[in-house]
Amino acid sequence: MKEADCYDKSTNGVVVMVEPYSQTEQIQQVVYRILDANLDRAREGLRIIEEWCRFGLNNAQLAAQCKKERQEIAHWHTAELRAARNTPGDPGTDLTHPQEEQRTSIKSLLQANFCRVQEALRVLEEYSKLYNPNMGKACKQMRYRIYTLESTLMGRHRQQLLLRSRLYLVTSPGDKLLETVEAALKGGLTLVQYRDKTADDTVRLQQAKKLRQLCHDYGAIFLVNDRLDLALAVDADGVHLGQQDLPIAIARELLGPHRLIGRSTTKAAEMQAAIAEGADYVGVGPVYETPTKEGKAAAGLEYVSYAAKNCSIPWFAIGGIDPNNVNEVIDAGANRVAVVRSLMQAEQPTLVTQFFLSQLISRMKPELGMSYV
Ligand SMILES: Cc1ncc(COP(=O)(O)OP(=O)(O)O)c(N)n1
Ligand SMILES: Cc1nc(C(=O)O)sc1CCOP(=O)(O)O
Ligand SMILES: [Mg+2]
Repeated sequence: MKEADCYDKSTNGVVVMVEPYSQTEQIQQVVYRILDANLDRAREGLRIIEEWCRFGLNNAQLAAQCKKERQEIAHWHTAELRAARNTPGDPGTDLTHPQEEQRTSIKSLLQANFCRVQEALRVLEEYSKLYNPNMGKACKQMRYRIYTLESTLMGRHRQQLLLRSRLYLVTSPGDKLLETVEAALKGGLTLVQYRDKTADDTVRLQQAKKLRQLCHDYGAIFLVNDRLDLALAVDADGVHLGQQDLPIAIARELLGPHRLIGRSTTKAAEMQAAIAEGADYVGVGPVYETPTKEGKAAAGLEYVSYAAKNCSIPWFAIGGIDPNNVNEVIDAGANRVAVVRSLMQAEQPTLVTQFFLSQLISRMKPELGMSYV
């Protein structure tokens, strides 16, 4: 083969291969380059995920798991594969997607890197069949372990965000639904529940999809009230269930271990049952009677004080809470509150969100009842 035959315009004239390599050897070198590049991609993606496990989640076990996977990748990254590297001749090094340049949240950064690792492992799985079938099998096993790691890590990420969330917006229907939620997100809101007791399912589905996207763009948790099917359909972060809704055990079975389940409670026995059944958080209320939940008697500030002393999971005081009485609720022991009208009917939801958050954060008390803080 003459040198000119190997001229490749896409590499700006960098000669890929010259004599004395046979065609078989040339293909082998290409396979080696693919394996080398994808071993690097998988390792780099894992390192990015590992840093979040270590510094973001403080989770030594998850960080160690990432490290172990990186070591396995290093084991397969042999000298002959590294020797095939030809970075200047790689037309793919300049190719980036606009989304790679900008991530809107830790969640999207993590998801993008999980995707990168899984794609790289899939490529390795296929091409290593031409190199070392055992490596192919190992990459397949690793890809499954990475799927499990992703769902565990995303679950932890949700839990952590829930723990940090001080204000919870439960939506009500209206023309300005998305606009209002976005304004509150701009004010620092990190937890949203879609609640619409009357709309058709077609409308609910459409709205829930849009809200989920919006919340995730802002790095906030998105939950669906009552409807497990809708939560699953839009890939929500979980559901909120009242005493008359599905049992937590059934919801857990359908949602899996990593999505969030919230439960409404009005008294101590309901709270203790919700904790025992595995709820991730509870609603504590109604603190005051409210037209949003007409006919439900107030549980009062005494129940808020009970929660402050006895609730071992995150809890949100709810019902009739507004900027004028929120300090009374905080004084009774609440560090987290949930509201409907105060934000959905606010003229300036961003400012109201900021006000609630400033009060809740500056007057926060130690979480006596919490079992894991
Ligand atoms: C955070 C939070 N707490 C309580 C409720 C009320 O749930 P439920 O009793 O099921 O009543 P509906 O909201 O379904 O009318 C809630 N939604 N969110
Ligand atoms: C949806 C809901 N659940 C409650 C409970 O106590 O379980 S109170 C409530 C409505 C809260 O609305 P607002 O902030 O407008 O008073
Ligand atoms: Mg309900």
